Amino acid sequence: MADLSTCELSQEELILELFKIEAFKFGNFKLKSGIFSPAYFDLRVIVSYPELLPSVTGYLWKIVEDKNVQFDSLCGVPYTALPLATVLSVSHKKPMLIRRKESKDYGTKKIIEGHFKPGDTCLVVEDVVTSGSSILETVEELKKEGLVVTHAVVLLDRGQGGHKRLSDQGITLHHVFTLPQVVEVLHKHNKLEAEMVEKISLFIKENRFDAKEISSDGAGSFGLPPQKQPRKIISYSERARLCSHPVTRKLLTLMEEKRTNLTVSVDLTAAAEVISMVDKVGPYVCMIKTHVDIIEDFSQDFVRKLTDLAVKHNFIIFEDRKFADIGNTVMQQYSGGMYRIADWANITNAHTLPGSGVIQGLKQIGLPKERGCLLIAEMSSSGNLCSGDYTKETVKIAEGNKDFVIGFICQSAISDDPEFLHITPGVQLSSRKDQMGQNYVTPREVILNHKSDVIIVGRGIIKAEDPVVAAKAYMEAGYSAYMERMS
Ligand SMILES: O=c1ccn([C@@H]2O[C@H](COP(=O)(O)O)[C@@H](O)[C@H]2O)c(=O)[nH]1
Repeated sequence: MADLSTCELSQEELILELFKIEAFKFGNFKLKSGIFSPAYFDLRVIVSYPELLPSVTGYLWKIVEDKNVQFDSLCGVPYTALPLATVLSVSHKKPMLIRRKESKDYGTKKIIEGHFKPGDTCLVVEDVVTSGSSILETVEELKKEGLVVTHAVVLLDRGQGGHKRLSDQGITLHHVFTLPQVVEVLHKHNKLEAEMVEKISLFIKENRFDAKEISSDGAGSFGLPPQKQPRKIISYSERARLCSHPVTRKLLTLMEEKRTNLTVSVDLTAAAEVISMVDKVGPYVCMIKTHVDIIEDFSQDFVRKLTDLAVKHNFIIFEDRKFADIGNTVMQQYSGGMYRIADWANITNAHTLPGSGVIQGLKQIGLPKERGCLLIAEMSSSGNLCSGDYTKETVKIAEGNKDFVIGFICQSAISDDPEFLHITPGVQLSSRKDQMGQNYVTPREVILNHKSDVIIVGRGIIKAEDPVVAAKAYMEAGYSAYMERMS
């Protein structure tokens, strides 16, 4: 029989073996805390690999021994850590306790099974720690029975705040691995592509840690809770989870998935040209912006083709209609006429010049269809009047209509609310102006310096010699500026 008390493999070998049995998975996973993570650790499979158990438990024991942790019994957090606790108990002759997840409705109705005395010390054993809440649930039940818990040991600390949260409750957490350590080993052995490494490292950065609170062992705590963090420093995917509007959630999610913050403004006048251009640039955009009233042969067939492409390439449709009339009129303009914009555009926009009535009118039509509206708070054209108090009042109108207003057309950050999108037109890589007062800034300036979320590019792409090459260049410039802002 294998000696269950030893570390048979080196730590690096153990990480590679755990990867081989798919205990480490990479993709997009929802954690218990509700956060989506590119990395997931699932040690449940370990029960099918008894040859690996001695190394896992060997390292758990080693860390406890190295830190000279003293305890009378140990208890695994149900269910994944139960086999780990059992092996530790048997190989080191330490009594074990079992915590039931639910009490029986017959017999003793106990939650903690096993023999112990009030005042006995208990070590909690866990496979992975994210926020620390699973350990705390077990600690709470142990404490109710009079047990003393001051230490927990875990195979993997994801470094997302669990360490600090536990220490605030008087529990010292000891870990064998941290997530960055695992990623580093897997990358070194060509098991993880650089792109995934980057994604994980971004995730770790975003989902921790006030730098001041990072402990010497690399674990740390979240700083402010995500809801309280200003929009410009939270990732698109994190904001997606904070947003209640379905269009904002969808847009932010697909931006992170497709790694693009590019909107192409397809200002062409023939329906077939628009459709052909959208099909070409679709893979590189988060949103396609239209001005349907410049299309000479607009028809519902055009709408069908456009909406099919939105599904094919996974983008949002934004009709840049710039409504600016009284509520009763915009209601009809939005729902009726030949364009029936509300039927197919996920997003439209409005000037606030008429006051909030324009929003009330649009909302009556848009809300039941789960549409979103952007308010024009600033413009890119020389001499425009959308500035100062007008911009401030526009933000106030948005704040009063968050069920429908999802953000702004603007030139720079005008609100810290993570639910509001900031979308900026007037973007080119080289030109600074056109002949009619349009002003341009670069994608980097928009995203990094002006802290906007999305760039809108029209002629820089649709009039380029090769629109696909241009779309890729703008996508790359916009997204790398976002990554730089997050780093
Ligand atoms: O302030 C604004 C508001 C909207 N736009 C629109 O964006 C595009 C920009 O096109 P380019 O060819 O990139 O100049 C266009 O559809 C405008 O109507 C804007 O430019 N500025």
